[in-house]
Amino acid sequence: MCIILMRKVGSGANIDETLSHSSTTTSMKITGARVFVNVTPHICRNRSFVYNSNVDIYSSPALNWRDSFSCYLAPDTPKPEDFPALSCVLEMHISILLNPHERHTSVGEDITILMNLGTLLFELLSEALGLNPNHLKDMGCAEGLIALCHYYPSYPEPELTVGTTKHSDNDFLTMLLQDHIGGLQVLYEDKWIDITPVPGALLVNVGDLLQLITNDKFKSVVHRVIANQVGPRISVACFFSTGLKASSKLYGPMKELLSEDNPPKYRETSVADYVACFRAKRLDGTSALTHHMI
Ligand SMILES: O=C(O)CCC(=O)C(=O)O
Ligand SMILES: [Fe+2]
Repeated sequence: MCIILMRKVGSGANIDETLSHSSTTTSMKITGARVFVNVTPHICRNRSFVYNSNVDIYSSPALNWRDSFSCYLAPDTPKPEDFPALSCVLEMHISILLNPHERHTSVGEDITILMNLGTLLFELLSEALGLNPNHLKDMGCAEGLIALCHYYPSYPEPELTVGTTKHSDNDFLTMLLQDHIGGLQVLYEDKWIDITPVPGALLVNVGDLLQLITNDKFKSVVHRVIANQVGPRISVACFFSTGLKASSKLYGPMKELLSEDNPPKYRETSVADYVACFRAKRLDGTSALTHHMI
């Protein structure tokens, strides 16, 4: 099952409706719990794998109670010799099971499946915009894929901390796999709504860059993860963006969507500059999009 979360333009949107109407068949599971225990210097030396814990320790109003591990999956797919270490270190199998026999797929196969699924979603989103199905893909939205694997330990007094502070993602589209623990919330009409884990569901949310190029037609979702007395909780967020290579290509509101009544709301930016702006302000709860408004 694939659930698409996006803020609807205008009022009157019903989040339950959005959840129940946007499903397709795919099932998956996350196994494994002790994610970061075995992070080896070998893995951390590889520039495609980056471990971090509280990157904003001195600037954040609250520490994020989690460890994270990022890994570039495309376009520079990790080498097959890195796969065993990768699965072993994460002790996690992103098994997207496309057949009823729950066949375990390899990391390489998982990446292909994720890329294919992402491409399909970009085709559907292009059509929803009244454009050629290849439009968003041709713009490079599905060129790169970065996985961010989170490990949230349990915490005895969860109200004193937070798992991941309020933010929207700095990519085009995010596919999130979460285990059964829960804690993810989205901001909807000024209220935090629990995104209860649905077994076998992959959550998809619109990122800031898709909001920017669609001139607010699709809106990114503000979300956070609260800390939990139970745990650990594990999630894997896969971000579609233009990839590791800093490209000077500029992205702005798509000309096809603009009119006199719908003038551009944002100035053009490269993905690298957008991400730099996002990082500079950290996860402080404000949107990097506001820095790009005309
Ligand atoms: O752990 C989660 O459920 C969400 C993580 C997240 O929002 C992110 O990595 O951007
Ligand atoms: Fe996020």
